[in-house]
Amino acid sequence: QASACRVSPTWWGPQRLSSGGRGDPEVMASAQVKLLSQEEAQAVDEELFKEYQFSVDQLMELAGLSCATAIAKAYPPTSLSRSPPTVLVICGPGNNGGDGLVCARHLKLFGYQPTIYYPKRPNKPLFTALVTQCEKMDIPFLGEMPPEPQLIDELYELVVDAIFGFSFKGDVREPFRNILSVLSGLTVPIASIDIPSGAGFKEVGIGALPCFEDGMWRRETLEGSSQTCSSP
Ligand SMILES: NC(=O)C1=CN([C@@H]2O[C@H](COP(=O)(O)OP(=O)(O)OC[C@H]3O[C@@H](n4cnc5c(N)ncnc54)[C@H](O)[C@@H]3O)[C@@H](O)[C@H]2O)[C@@H](O)CC1
Repeated sequence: QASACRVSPTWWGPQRLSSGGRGDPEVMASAQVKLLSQEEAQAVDEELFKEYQFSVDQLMELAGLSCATAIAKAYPPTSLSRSPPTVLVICGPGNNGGDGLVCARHLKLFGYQPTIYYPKRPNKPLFTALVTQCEKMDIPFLGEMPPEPQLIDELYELVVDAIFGFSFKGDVREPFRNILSVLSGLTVPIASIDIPSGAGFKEVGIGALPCFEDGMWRRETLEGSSQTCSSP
């Protein structure tokens, strides 16, 4: 919805409006994208649970697999310079983070070399099982966030942002405030699960969320002018 597109400035920077030549802009811009508002996404979620009787792990597996599939289409391993291509997956404290863990597992099966940073882990069987599955697949977990964006740019070709989904609200609290601020300095592409984490959070903002309208991706700049581009 057009109204859902007009969000406040975020850390989503101009460098991610194009894929740096590595992704396939046609793949990313070809589909007519319908953006759901936070409330709409929550309502779909509730309907799937209550009316359709899906379980959380069922939905999470589908979400993570779909994200890995979308990433593999937009950034095929052959389009990236390393073999296998290195990917940093940053997971948040809720179900969006769970999607990230599942996504990492499938990325590994698709020929990538994922590394996970998962600073706040819920003490629930679903999440501990997902961590175990990643460990069994020899996917490494970082003990701390790389402190400088340049370090991430050097080590990884892509970052997956699985930090916050539709339950994000208010000012970003630590350690995620620092993480988002490091992410704002990256030049490698960031693939966000759901929407870019921190959307609507002004303090680390240097850009604005892109939205898809009239067949074009468009973003409003901080100054209020509008730019079009072929990919988000
Ligand atoms: N609900 C479900 O069953 C499913 C949800 N899915 C994913 O899960 C997301 C929703 O999951 P959740 O409801 O767990 O929510 P989130 O994954 O958005 O995160 C909620 C967590 O973030 C923390 N948080 C919220 N705002 C914060 C802030 N400003 N600073 C620091 N921490 C903050 C909360 O304390 C909570 O721990 C969806 O967007 C989607 O990506 C998928 O896994 C499919 C199934």
